[in-house]
Amino acid sequence: MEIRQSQRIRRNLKQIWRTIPNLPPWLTRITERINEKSELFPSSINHVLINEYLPNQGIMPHQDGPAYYPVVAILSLGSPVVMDFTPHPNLRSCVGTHGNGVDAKISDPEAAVMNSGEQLDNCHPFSIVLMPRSLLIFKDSVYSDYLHGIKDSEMQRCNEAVNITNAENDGVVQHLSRSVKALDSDETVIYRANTRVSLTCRVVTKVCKNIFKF
Ligand SMILES: O=C(O)CCC(=O)C(=O)O
Ligand SMILES: [Fe+2]
Repeated sequence: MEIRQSQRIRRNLKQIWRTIPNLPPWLTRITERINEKSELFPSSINHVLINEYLPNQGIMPHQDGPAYYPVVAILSLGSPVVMDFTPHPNLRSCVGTHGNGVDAKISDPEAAVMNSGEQLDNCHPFSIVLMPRSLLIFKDSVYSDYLHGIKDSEMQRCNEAVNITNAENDGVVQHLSRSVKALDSDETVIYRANTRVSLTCRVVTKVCKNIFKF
């Protein structure tokens, strides 16, 4: 009885494993397009993480780490959100040798790409408004020398976002008048009224094909 059960489990695992290597066709269409248009990945995108964020949920500042090739493409759907980039605390001097690391190669109505411009010089913190149906690609020094994160907050300040003008033109930001102290300036914010879904596309460089031994 036990032997039959373990055979069944093995058969099921084999079945599951056969289905793992390929991304579903609807997702492959997206990843292939990102790959072809950006020309930034060394091979097909083989890892996509789908995250869902409620309006008050974010992700703590982190680095994506060495398991991935150092290029990330994040497709954003649903609510806009502000992503903050902060220089890694362990790195005092991180002026990139590979350009600024935020790429602006894809231009497509469905893939609004943000260009961080010169604000990355000398490792200043910076933030980007990730707009609905936009694609953010970051790489090189931004991948290795910065942490990226999203605050757990329904209302996010974005006065200094590198793409604030685009965000204003797209109508995703609101202006709040500041209290008494500075009547002449205002606070620019986004309200995350809805859920946000992101597709984070990467290349895992070392894939172990025969992880299950039967
Ligand atoms: O959801 C996002 O926009 C970011 C996700 C992310 O940074 C990650 O999965 O490593
Ligand atoms: Fe990340």
